[in-house]
Amino acid sequence: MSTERSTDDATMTAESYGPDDGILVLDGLKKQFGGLTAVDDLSFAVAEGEILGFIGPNGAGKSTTFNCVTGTYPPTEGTVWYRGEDVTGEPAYEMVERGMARTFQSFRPLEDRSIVRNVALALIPDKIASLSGLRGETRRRATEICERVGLGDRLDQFPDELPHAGLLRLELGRALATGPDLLLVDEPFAGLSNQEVAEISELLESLRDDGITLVVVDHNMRGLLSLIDRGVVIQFGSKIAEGRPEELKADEQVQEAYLGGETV
Ligand SMILES: Nc1ncnc2c1ncn2[C@@H]1O[C@H](COP(=O)(O)OP(=O)(O)OP(=O)(O)O)[C@@H](O)[C@H]1O
Repeated sequence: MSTERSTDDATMTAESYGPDDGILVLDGLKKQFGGLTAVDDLSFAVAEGEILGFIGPNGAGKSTTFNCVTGTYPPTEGTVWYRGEDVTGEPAYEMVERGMARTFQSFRPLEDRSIVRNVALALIPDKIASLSGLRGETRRRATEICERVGLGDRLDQFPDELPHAGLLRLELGRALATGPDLLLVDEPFAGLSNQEVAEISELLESLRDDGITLVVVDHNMRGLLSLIDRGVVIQFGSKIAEGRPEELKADEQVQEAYLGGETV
C-alpha cells in the first residue's frame, strides 16, 4: 500500500493499494446508480487468515461493495484483486470458482428440499467429480458440512422447520459447499439473541481456524467487535476508519457515525 496524498484534517489519508496487499484488495472502488454514488473511492485490503469486519450504518454502501466484489454488479470505477489477479467485474460464478463465497442477508433456501439436499445442491461438481461413488460421496460431503455448521441432527428436516439461527447455519453450509478460501458473511447477527451471537461467532472463528479468511459485514457493532481482528468502517460509501476493535471504539468519527457521539 502506498500513500498518495494526505490531509491535515481528520479525514482518512487517500491510499493506493496493489494486487499483493492481501487475499482480497479493493482499490478506488466506486459504484454509481444513476446520480447516486453508493460507493466512493473505497480502498482496503483483506489479509489472508483474518476476520475483517466491514462496518457501516444502514445505507452506507456495504451491500453494494459486496455486490461489486462478488460479481453481482460491475463497479463504475476501481479495481478488485483476488489472490493477486485482477477480477474486476467478473461474474459471480467465476468468483465462486476462484474460491470466494458469500452468504445473503435474506436467506434463500429451497423450501421443498431437505437441509442436507440444500447443501448438496451447492456442492461444486468439479471438486468432487474425481471421487468414486458420486451420489454417495455427495451425500457424505453434504452431511459433513451440515455437521460442521451445527445442523447434523437436522439433515432431513426442511428449511421451514429451522429457527432463524438454523437458517443462518444453513446459509453458511451452502456457502461452505463451494469450498471457499474467502467467505463474505452479510449481517449474520441480525435477529439473533446474545447467546446465538456467541454461538455463531464461535462457528465463524472455527472456520477461520480451518484456514478460511472471513469478511463479516454488519451495521451493528454488537457482537462484531469481539469477533473481528480488524475492521473497516464506511459511511456514505467512503472509508472513515480502519483498525483493531479497540482503535475503532476510540475513533471519534466512528462514534459520531454510529451513535451521535455516544460511546460504542
Ligand atoms: N440497485 C440499486 N439501485 C439504486 N440504488 C441502490 C441500489 N442498491 C443500493 N442502492 C443505494 O445505494 C446506497 C447504499 O446501499 P447499500 O444497500 O449498499 O447500503 P448498506 O450499507 O448495505 O445498507 P444496509 O445496512 O441497510 O444493508 C443506498 O442509498 C441505496 O439506496
